[in-house]
Amino acid sequence: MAARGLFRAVIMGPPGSGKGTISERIVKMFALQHLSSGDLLRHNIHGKTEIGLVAKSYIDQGQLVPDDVITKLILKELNTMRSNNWLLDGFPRTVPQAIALDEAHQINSVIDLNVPFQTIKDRLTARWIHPGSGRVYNTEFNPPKVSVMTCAGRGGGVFKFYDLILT
Ligand SMILES: Nc1nc2c(ncn2[C@@H]2O[C@H](COP(=O)(O)OP(=O)(O)O)[C@@H](O)[C@H]2O)c(=O)[nH]1
Ligand SMILES: Nc1ncnc2c1ncn2[C@@H]1O[C@H](COP(=O)(O)OP(=O)(O)O)[C@@H](O)[C@H]1O
Repeated sequence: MAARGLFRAVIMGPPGSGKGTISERIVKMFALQHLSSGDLLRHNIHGKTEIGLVAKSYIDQGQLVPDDVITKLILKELNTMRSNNWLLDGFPRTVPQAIALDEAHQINSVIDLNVPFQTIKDRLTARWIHPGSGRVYNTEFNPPKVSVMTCAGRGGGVFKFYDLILT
């Protein structure tokens, strides 16, 4: 299905290759809408949707979410972005996902991040995520401004916690 005049791109690469970080810059620079499969899954998990509950059971075990589940979720979301230029991040990750995407949309550009395994290992060791916002940092490449902060706890109390969680 070709969407005339619209720009559709995919960014691919292994976990830790920098998809999220680079996507953030590309979408700002070229005014694209960013759709990240990981963010969408986390949003569903947070909202305790049916798909979120299924996805959580796989993610908690370090497995990929089944192709049919993630494909349905992403294609449904892309349907709401019919008139947008977009950058898809984290999907497709398997051949069946790539075939499903190819059948549904014409992709103009694919960015494949080719990063050496050792570099990925080093980056992931230094990767930190702010749990509240999902922002990704790197203690060497892109350090956060604040490492410890105070905030209101769930029970209304105030407690001090480390702002970032190592992934
Ligand atoms: N040194 C360096 N670190 C990077 C670069 N891009 C991303 N990172 C860091 O590498 C880690 C993984 O990046 P992320 O965007 O989460 O990768 P993703 O899993 O592919 O989405 C994070 O800590 C980033 O801050 C880069 O170009 N250079
Ligand atoms: N296209 C996909 N197919 C299957 N599972 C996915 C897909 N995208 C994301 N997931 C699941 O969500 C998790 C988090 O994804 P993501 O935020 O992209 O992190 P990372 O790229 O660092 O693994 C993955 O480990 C995987 O279990």
